[in-house]
Amino acid sequence: MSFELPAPAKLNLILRILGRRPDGYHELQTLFQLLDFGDSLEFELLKDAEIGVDADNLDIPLQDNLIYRAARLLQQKSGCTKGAHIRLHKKLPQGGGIGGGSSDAATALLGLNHLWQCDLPLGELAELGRQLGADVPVFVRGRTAWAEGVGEKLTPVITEPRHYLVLIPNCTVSTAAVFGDPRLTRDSAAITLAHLREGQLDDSWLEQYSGNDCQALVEHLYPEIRAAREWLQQFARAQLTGTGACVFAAFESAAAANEALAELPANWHGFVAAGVQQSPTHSQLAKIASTI
Ligand SMILES: C[C@](O)(CO)[C@H](O)COP(=O)(O)OP(=O)(O)OC[C@H]1O[C@@H](n2ccc(N)nc2=O)[C@H](O)[C@@H]1O
Ligand SMILES: Nc1ncnc2c1ncn2[C@@H]1O[C@H](COP(=O)(O)OP(=O)(O)OP(=O)(O)O)[C@@H](O)[C@H]1O
Repeated sequence: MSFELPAPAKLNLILRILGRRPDGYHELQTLFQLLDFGDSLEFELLKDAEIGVDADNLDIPLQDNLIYRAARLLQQKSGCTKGAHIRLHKKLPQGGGIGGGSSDAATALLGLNHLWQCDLPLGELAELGRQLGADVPVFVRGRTAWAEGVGEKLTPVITEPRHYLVLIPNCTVSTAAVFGDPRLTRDSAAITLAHLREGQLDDSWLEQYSGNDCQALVEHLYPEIRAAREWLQQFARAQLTGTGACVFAAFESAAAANEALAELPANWHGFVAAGVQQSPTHSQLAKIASTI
């Protein structure tokens, strides 16, 4: 059996850091917006327990690849003795703050759960994902969501349909280094979603709270990220996602976002993507499951 699944990117439309926990991780509040753009993974069943991963443009030792780690974790948890060969088509930048590695790990868990017929429920897969990284559970659950804790307490929300222009500055930001920097703002007040009707977020609420507590520090450390955000700011309000390096702005239509993209200075990189409420991994998985 073989099939292919997407591994979409995310943006943090809001990122507030509330404090540091005794284990060193930070308590966050963040609004995860899933996108219709990302990597893709091809799965092929192997009869023995071997796990192989081939990846274009990705120079990471096999044991460190989050796809390989996700596969081994699922084998341990489920007792499965089958294996898989996984080919990764990489489009998302590493250390970009758009969740590339985390999304690959989540797609690996979802795809292998199907390939090996482990039938673990989403809650258990999300818990395995949490062991791989704070951003993995939202991709496993597959809904645009408000997140608390370290990112694992998820409440699905509905965002306004928007297209995003995402710029990829030519640098890689280490999430651990940003969270470990004493200059990071880590005392934001908690906000609440209590007033929202049926999880529908409106633009005025988003405008009031959008922002990213990592932005000032990251722009201080990487002037090229500030330059990218300031360039984008001529079109719409622009902001850092995660711990960077990517910055983004929202547009009413794909055409408006593409017009701005067309003006990108030479040797700068970016892409346009639509915000989605449900992960394309889940819709594709449902299609594959229904054809068997
Ligand atoms: C900044 C965000 O991208 C927002 O979506 C995420 O919180 C980061 O998630 P991630 O890349 O999956 O992060 P992980 O791989 O779990 O952690 C990388 C490092 O970032 C720090 N870290 C991460 C998440 C968090 N809530 N507090 C932290 O202090 C820890 O030092 C950790 O060693
Ligand atoms: N399959 C993978 N794809 C990308 N990075 C991987 C993968 N496996 C392991 N990694 C490692 O994980 C690190 C973080 O990768 P990722 O692309 O998720 O960063 P990020 O975009 O900053 O994510 P986040 O928004 O979750 O902080 C990379 O520096 C890389 O060394």
